[in-house]
Amino acid sequence: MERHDLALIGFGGVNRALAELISDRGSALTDQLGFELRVVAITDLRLGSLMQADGIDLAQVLALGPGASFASLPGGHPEPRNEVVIRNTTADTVVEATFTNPVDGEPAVSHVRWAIESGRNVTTTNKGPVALAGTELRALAEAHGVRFEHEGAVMSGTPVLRFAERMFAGLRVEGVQGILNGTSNYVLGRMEDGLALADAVAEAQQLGYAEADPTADLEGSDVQLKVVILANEVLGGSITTADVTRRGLSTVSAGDIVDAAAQGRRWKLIGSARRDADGSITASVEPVALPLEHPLAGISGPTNAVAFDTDLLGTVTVSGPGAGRIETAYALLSDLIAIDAGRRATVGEAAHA
Ligand SMILES: NC(=O)C1=CN([C@@H]2O[C@H](COP(=O)(O)OP(=O)(O)OC[C@H]3O[C@@H](n4cnc5c(N)ncnc54)[C@H](O)[C@@H]3O)[C@@H](O)[C@H]2O)C=CC1
Ligand SMILES: N[C@@H](CC=O)C(=O)O
Repeated sequence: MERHDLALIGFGGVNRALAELISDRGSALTDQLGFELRVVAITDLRLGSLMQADGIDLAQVLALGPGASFASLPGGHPEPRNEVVIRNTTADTVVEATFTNPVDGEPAVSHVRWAIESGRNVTTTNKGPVALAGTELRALAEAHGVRFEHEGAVMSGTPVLRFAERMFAGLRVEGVQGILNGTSNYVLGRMEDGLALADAVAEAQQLGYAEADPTADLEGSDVQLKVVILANEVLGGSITTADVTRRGLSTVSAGDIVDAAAQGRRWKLIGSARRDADGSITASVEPVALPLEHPLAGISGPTNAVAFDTDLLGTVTVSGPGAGRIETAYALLSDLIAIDAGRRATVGEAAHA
C-alpha cells in the first residue's frame, strides 16, 4: 500500500482537524483512498517542532494541553525551526497552514519555497503564497517535478478551483462574482439578528472561521486575495492585490443593516473580477445591499458562493462552506488525493513507456 508521509507546518485549527481526521478514521480512510497517510513532522509557533520518522502518535499530540511543548517528546524541540524541519523531514509532502499574511505572504511563501526546493509536494490553505507568489511557486514546483496544491485557499473545502479547472476547460469564463469570506458573511447575518459587531466576531472566532487578525475578514483583504486567485487561475489574468479596489464592512453601520432589512435588502461583502474588452481585468471587493431576490442574497452564515459568468453556459454558481476547521481540513485531504492521483499517473506513464 502506497503511503504519504506529511510534515504539518502550523498546528492550529485546520491542521489539527486534518490530524484528527487521519487519527480518527485510520484504516477506513486508507481503504477508501487506496493510500495511507502518516504524519512524521509538526511545527508550530507555540508548540515548537517534532520530528519522528516512524510516525507521530497523533492522539498523543492532539491531547497536549495549553502551554505544552513538543520539547518534552522524543524528536521534539522548543522552537518551530521551520526551515530545518522542512528541508530535513522524511515527509514527501508539506502541509502549510500557518497564518495568512495578506501583505507579502511571508513566512508562508518561504515555507512553500523551501519545501518545493527540497523536492516535496505542498498542499496549503494559506492564501498568501497562492495569491502573492502563485506564479513563481507553480513554476518552481514544475521545475522540481512536485505538486503545489491549494484548493482550500478559496472557499475552504468547497472544491471551486478544481471544479473550474476541470469543468470549464472548453469554454470561456468572462467574470466571477461571489461571497468569498465566511466570517464577514456570518457576522453580517448575526448583526441582522441584532448582535453587536464585537459579539458576532467573537462567535466567528470561536467557531474557527476568522483569521488570526479578523480585520482581514471584515475589511476585505482576505477577499482581495481570493479575488486575485480567481482572476489569475480562472480568468487567466496576472493581477495583484493592488489591482483589486477594496472597501470593507466598516463602511456599513449597524443602522444600515437594519434599514436594508426593512427595505427588503441584505448587505453582502462581494468580491468580483471581470475581463474587459481589451483583455484587462477589473476587480473589486465591496459591501453591497442586494435585493432579497438576488441569488447571492440567500447565502447565509459561513456558506460562500461564487457565480462564474461563462460564454457557453451563462452563469454557473457554486456554493458551499467558505470557512471552518473540518471543512478546510477536507480541502487539504482533497489536495492529498490529487497529489496521489498525480503519482499514480506518473507511475502508469512510466510503465507504458
Ligand atoms: N479556518 C478556516 O476556516 C480557514 C483557514 N484558511 C487558512 O488556513 C490557515 C490556517 O488556518 P487556521 O488553522 O484556522 O489558523 P489558526 O490561527 O487556528 O492556526 C494557525 C497556526 O499556525 C501557527 N503558526 C503561525 N505562524 C507560524 C510559523 N511561522 N511557524 C509555525 N507555526 C506558525 C500558529 O501558532 C497557529 O497554531 C490560515 O492561513 C487561514 O487563512 C483557509 C480557509 C479556511
Ligand atoms: N477567515 C476566512 C477563512 C477562509 O479563508 C473566512 O472567514 O472566509
